[in-house]
Amino acid sequence: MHGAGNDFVVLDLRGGRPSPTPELCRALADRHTGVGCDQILTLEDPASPGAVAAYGIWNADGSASQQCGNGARCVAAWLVRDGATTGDRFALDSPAGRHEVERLGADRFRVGMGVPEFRPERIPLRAPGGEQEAYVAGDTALPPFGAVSMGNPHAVVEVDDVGAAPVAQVGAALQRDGVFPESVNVGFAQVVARDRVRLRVYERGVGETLACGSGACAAAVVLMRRGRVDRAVAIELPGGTLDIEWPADGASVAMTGPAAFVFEGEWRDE
Ligand SMILES: N[C@@H](CCC[C@H](N)C(=O)O)C(=O)O
Repeated sequence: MHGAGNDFVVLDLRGGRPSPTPELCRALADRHTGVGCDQILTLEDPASPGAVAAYGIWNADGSASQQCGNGARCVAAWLVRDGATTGDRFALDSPAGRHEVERLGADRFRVGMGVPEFRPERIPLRAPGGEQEAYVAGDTALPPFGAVSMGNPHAVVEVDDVGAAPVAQVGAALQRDGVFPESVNVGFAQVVARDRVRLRVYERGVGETLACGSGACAAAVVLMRRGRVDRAVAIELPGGTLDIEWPADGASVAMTGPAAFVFEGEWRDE
């Protein structure tokens, strides 16, 4: 499946089937010898009363994550197609907590992504504030960035021209730098208008992606707190556009976007 180009292998493990090992995740995600994907999503039995299902998230390098915005929409689309839910509003459990989901059309979903967390120790970020000045890490000059947890850690760098941004170089340097002890997803955001932002994301455990849902939320809330954009903003990623709303500080962020099926198959572990 994919959500705005962020692609997934979805494993239906409901009924108590075991989670994939990191080795299996890496094998599935390999774009030459496997299926190829940014993340593996595992569909699991619900963790909280009233939820339709739960899901787990593994990056292409086999590491686990807590949050995946594009993945949440794909899991929702799977469950609707499956008949696991017939209503247009339902709840899903992720490692980051419960998400309220609204189906807006055949392949379009709005997901409650939770309240952003700016306290450094909760991101986690080893720095006194969520806004960080420029500094040099090893041989790389790091630009100023804002930091936030959307359930997973994000750094947001504002740039004048996202097409020319040093995404891989600065993204990898920030991930290596010990300031984010659990590594970080790094977004490069260009404000085009008060309701429009262009974004590229260098993801933890993956590299540059075509889209990152939690990264779109992170960029939106960092820019909203700075007063750079309105409380509802279209985030244009290389693979598509996500609509992000954050009505007020302390409120939950809503993310709206597409979810698509690509193909189904059977993995033979030979
Ligand atoms: N693509 C995702 C985020 C996936 C997890 C991330 N790489 C991490 O390690 O936190 C999204 O759409 O949010």
